[in-house]
Amino acid sequence: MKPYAKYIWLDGRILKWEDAKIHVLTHALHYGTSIFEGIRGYWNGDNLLVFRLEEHIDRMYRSAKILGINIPYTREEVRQAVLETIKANNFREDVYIRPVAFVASQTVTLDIRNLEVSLAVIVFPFGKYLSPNGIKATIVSWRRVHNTMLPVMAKIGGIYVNSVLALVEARSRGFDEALLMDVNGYVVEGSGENIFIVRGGRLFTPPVHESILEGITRDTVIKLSGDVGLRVEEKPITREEVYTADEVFLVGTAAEITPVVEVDGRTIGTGKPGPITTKIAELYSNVVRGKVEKYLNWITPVY
Ligand SMILES: CCC[C@H](NCc1c(COP(=O)(O)O)cnc(C)c1O)C(=O)O
Repeated sequence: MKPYAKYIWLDGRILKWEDAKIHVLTHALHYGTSIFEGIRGYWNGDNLLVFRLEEHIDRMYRSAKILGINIPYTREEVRQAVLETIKANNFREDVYIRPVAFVASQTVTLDIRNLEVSLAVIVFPFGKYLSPNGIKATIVSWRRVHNTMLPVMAKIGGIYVNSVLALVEARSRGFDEALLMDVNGYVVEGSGENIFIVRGGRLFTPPVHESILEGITRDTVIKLSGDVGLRVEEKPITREEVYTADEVFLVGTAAEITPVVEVDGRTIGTGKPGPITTKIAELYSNVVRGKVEKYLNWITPVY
């Protein structure tokens, strides 16, 4: 397999891609005991701008606390590791940044309290994750894990089997993305995104206590909504509200702002990206590339 990058940061060292290896008895490989982040860096022609790096690092530490592992580096060391990894590879294009902290001890015990934790940072070139012109989604049979069963507010590796099963079901049925209901039948998330709907000129998204990841892009859209003359209302969303929405869009670091133009064969609105979705997507694209003065505090330039 062709490496996606020359260098990777692992436990304080910049290693060549082919040398960044772990043992097959690594705890996280067996039990999903890792926490990770997905962060984007945008090339704006003369610098690479990491978007909301601080918020992602903060969530990493929240995820670690929820799982009960200790990241053996300070926030500043993690921040520097991200910037160093990008610089070591001298990336001058859009990139995806994947920090992952994982239980590294070679043991099969389930008691992780005194086990070692490693940190890796992998960065690679990354373009569009889903089509910005609109995707077709389906509500899958796998439910979103309820937060009384697994702490879905944390980005824990093992929980992503839920997302894998959902996306594979959707794709094998010819759809681009999965929408998941929670145990109560509300539509709560995509396999890797938060969901927003527009109905009657109002913008809705499920509340954080509805078994969703506390998305940073979700937070960005909530903060940007005022700029497009709307206020986001947080409420559980039913299947029927999705089907009869004027607009539906999915948001995430990878997905950015992705319009959903069809759900289970029902056309959403005109079947094209709606006006509010388009306005938010355009504003988001300008914000992440450092073109909107008032949001420059969300940008970390690399070079
Ligand atoms: C495979 C996971 C990819 C990852 N998904 C992010 C993600 C989001 C959106 O969160 P944020 O806006 O903070 O990114 C919501 N919900 C889930 C289940 C996610 O995996 C991403 O990088 O977008």
